[in-house]
Amino acid sequence: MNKLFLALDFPTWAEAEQFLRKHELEKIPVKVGMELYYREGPMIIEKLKEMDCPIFLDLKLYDIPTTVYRAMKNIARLGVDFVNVHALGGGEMIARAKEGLSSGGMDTKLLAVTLLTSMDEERMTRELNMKGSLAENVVHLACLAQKNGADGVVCSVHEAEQIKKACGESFLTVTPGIRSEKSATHDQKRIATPAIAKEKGADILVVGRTITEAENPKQMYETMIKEWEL
Ligand SMILES: O=c1ccn([C@@H]2O[C@H](COP(=O)(O)O)[C@@H](O)[C@H]2O)c(=O)[nH]1
Repeated sequence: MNKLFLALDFPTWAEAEQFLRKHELEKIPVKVGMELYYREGPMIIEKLKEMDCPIFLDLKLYDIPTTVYRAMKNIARLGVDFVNVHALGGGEMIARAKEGLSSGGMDTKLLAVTLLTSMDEERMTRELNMKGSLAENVVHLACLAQKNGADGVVCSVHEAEQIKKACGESFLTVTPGIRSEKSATHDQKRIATPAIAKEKGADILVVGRTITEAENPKQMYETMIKEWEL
C-alpha cells in the first residue's frame, strides 16, 4: 500500500469541506482526528464517504478492555478503512479492540499507536521513565500489537524498517510527522520527508499542516505524492 492520508485537522466540517473543495482535493484519502470527530460526530464519516474518500478515523482509544471493545463495536458500524488504539493500553485491550471491530464485518483495519511522533527519546526517558531506546520501545509495542491482532502501527518513519524486520512486510507502518525539506516542524519531534519515508519502507504517510498551511496546498500535496511515489 502506498498512500498519503491528509490530516483534516479543522474545527468544523464546514471548514474541512471548504478546504477540500477549494483546493480540488475531494476523493483523496483523509484522516479524521479528535478535533473534527468530537465536534461533528459520525455525520462527518457519512459526508466523507459521499465524497468517496478513504478514511482513517484517528481516535486513539485508550481505556479498559471492555470499554474499548464496546466503543469499537460502535465504530465498526461506520465502515471506515482504519481506526486506532494506543498500544500502551496493553495486549488485552488491543485484542478486545480487534474483537469489537470484527463484529462489524466491514474490514476496518486496526492500527496501534506506538509512541507519539511528538515524543523524543530524552522525554520518553525523563518524563515517562521508560527504559531502553525509543526505537526498542516502539518495536516492542509493534510486536505486542501484532500478537494481539492489530493490522499495523502508527510510528515514525525512523522505526519503520525495524518494525518490518520484526513483524514482517505485511504489517502496516503508518507514519505521521511528515515534513517537506523547508516546512516548520511544529510540535513534532520524529519527522521525515516523503523521500526518506519511501527509502525506509513506510506504507502510509499522514500529512497535516505541511499541506493545510501551505501557500498552495494542492501543489504541496502533489509535490509530496510525487516525492513519495518516485
Ligand atoms: O504519533 C502520532 C499519531 C498521530 N498523529 C496525528 O497525525 C497528524 C499529523 O499532523 P501534522 O500537522 O502533519 O503534524 C495529526 O492529526 C496528529 O494528531 C501524529 O502526529 N503522531
